[in-house]
Amino acid sequence: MTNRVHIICHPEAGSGDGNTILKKVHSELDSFQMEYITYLTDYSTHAEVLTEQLVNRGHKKYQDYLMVVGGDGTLHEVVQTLHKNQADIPVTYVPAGTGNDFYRSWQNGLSVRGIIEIMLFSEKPVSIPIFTYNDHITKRQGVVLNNMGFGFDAEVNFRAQNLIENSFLSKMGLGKLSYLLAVLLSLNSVRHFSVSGSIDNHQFHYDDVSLAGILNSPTLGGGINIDQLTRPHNNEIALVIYRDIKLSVIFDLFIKVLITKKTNESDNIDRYTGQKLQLKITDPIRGQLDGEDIPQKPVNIDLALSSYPFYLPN
Ligand SMILES: Nc1ncnc2c1ncn2[C@@H]1O[C@H](COP(=O)(O)OP(=O)(O)OP(=O)(O)O)[C@@H](O)[C@H]1O
Repeated sequence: MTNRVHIICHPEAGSGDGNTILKKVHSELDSFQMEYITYLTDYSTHAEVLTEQLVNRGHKKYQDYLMVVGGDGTLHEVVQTLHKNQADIPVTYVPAGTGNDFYRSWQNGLSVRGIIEIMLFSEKPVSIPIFTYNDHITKRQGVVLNNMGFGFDAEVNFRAQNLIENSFLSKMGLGKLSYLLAVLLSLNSVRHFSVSGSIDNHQFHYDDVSLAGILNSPTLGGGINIDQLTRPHNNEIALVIYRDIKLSVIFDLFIKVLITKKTNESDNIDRYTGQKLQLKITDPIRGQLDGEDIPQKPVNIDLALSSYPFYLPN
């Protein structure tokens, strides 16, 4: 018999939306007469510690619900820790971040009440594709829920995070605009690096890449779609390579990504799909993992397709 809901919440996610949405979650759970316990994150990586404590307390045995209220970063920390502990506890996600790319892919349009109803009344959770990675440089292993990227998208992500933390945009509740502003600010510092690797049995090598994106979810940065062919249910690893990016093609790419949404018609974007990916970048390059910054370093990483259970619409 399932009884309580354990809520891990980042109260400052989405420039303070976490707190507001948590109150809404509490009032909806009250209306279903559900008991809940809330754990607030006080610092970065605290969600990992809280999840580890829940797993060690035998959360699995009690079959309680586990809910995350926050942004993609907090969701990532929770699922990463569950996966590391081989605890297949189904997760319910209530978005409260700036980007909410997981929500856009899997729950788009659902209200807080709708999300809770799915958790309470679904016959069983839905297993969705995620990726596992093994980073040979940092020796870190983990999961990718939405996407991982190196180069331009990571620069944009890094700048956007700084804008959200430090600028008037977040104070005015315009955090989402930060991503577009960050795209514009990053255009004059586009990096060019070589990328090699293999996807399934296909080898590739590029001398002039500006963005290497490993996609599960089609959007990053709160809805910027760098590859129109990636769909959440594709059940494959998609690698997109933005290559040979010169000033003369930037305007065309800008239109195809942001306006016409036809990246597949660009001569400067290559796309591969498969179940296993190996990626190497010898130059130190900035990365992002589910919207969290990976500081500049060379890349030597293996990824494989995996899955994780969530309460989601069928
Ligand atoms: N109390 C806290 N203080 C500082 N950082 C925190 C705190 N709680 C969590 N974090 C860190 O903040 C990072 C970002 O949080 P989160 O993803 O929840 O919100 P967001 O960045 O607003 O949303 P999104 O990732 O969807 O844009 C997380 O990776 C987490 O490690």
